Amino acid sequence: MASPVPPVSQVSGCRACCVPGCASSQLRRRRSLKAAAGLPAAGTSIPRPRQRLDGRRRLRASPASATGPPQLSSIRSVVLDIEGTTSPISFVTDVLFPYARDNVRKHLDATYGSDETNDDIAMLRAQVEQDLSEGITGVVPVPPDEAGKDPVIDALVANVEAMIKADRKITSLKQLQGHVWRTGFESEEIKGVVFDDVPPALQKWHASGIKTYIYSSGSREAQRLIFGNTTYGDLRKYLCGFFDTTNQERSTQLLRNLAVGRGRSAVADTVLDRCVPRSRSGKGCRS
Ligand SMILES: CSCCC(=O)C(=O)COP(=O)(O)O
Repeated sequence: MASPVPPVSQVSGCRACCVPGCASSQLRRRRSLKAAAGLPAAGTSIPRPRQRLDGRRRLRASPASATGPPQLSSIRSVVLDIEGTTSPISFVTDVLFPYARDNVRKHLDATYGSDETNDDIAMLRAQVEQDLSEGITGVVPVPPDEAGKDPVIDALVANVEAMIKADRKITSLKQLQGHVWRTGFESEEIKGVVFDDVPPALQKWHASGIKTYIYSSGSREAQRLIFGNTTYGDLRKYLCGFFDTTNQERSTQLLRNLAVGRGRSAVADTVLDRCVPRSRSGKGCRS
């Protein structure tokens, strides 16, 4: 007999929800590509975050459906988000965000003129232009490059601080944050924090052939940093890929593919970063 799925609530603080109906809760929680994908359909489980303001999760298991929890054998893939699901909210708000806020100036100063930072700045400029046109508070115009490095960085830092304070889930901010966090992970100033029942659940799902994916507003690069450098070690070996908010239309299609069981096309696509080379990906990540 197939063993029952470990209650997803023990992994994510959510219900195991391989049932129609949890899609609407996702829609309510965040108007994102995950919800836009119309997920879940049979075979894909998207645990529902049940966040508490103190960042702790309720561990009480909830019935997944009227007929009881789904069996492992009936699940092909699981999509998890990070904040409040795999990781405490406090890890994001009290560790990651302050690190980005406190180190963004240093990062921009040290990398100014590099291709990566030029790209980050171009995206931020575009966002700032849009924000100014929409009258968003806290937005500071970014002077042209000719004004010199310092005034440009001053304006960028002011905008980034305001964006972090407002907890904006915008791609330009998330991309830059990922680059700032990279330094923190490399120096081991930051370690990825996951709830203690996450590693065994990921391991069990992987061993059962279930493909687990991460979807977060944080950049895919940042997601890989977190799961590659947790206090439990590198968990990427249990993960099949990462979704973020870039190219939402494509990502939505990939999530739809997962929901209807066409995982092969999903994991082969560049929008969905593979965390480990295919040859090392293990059976749970083969499509
Ligand atoms: C890549 S982890 C950083 C998380 C983050 O920046 C964030 O805003 C939380 O996003 P989520 O979509 O996982 O709630």
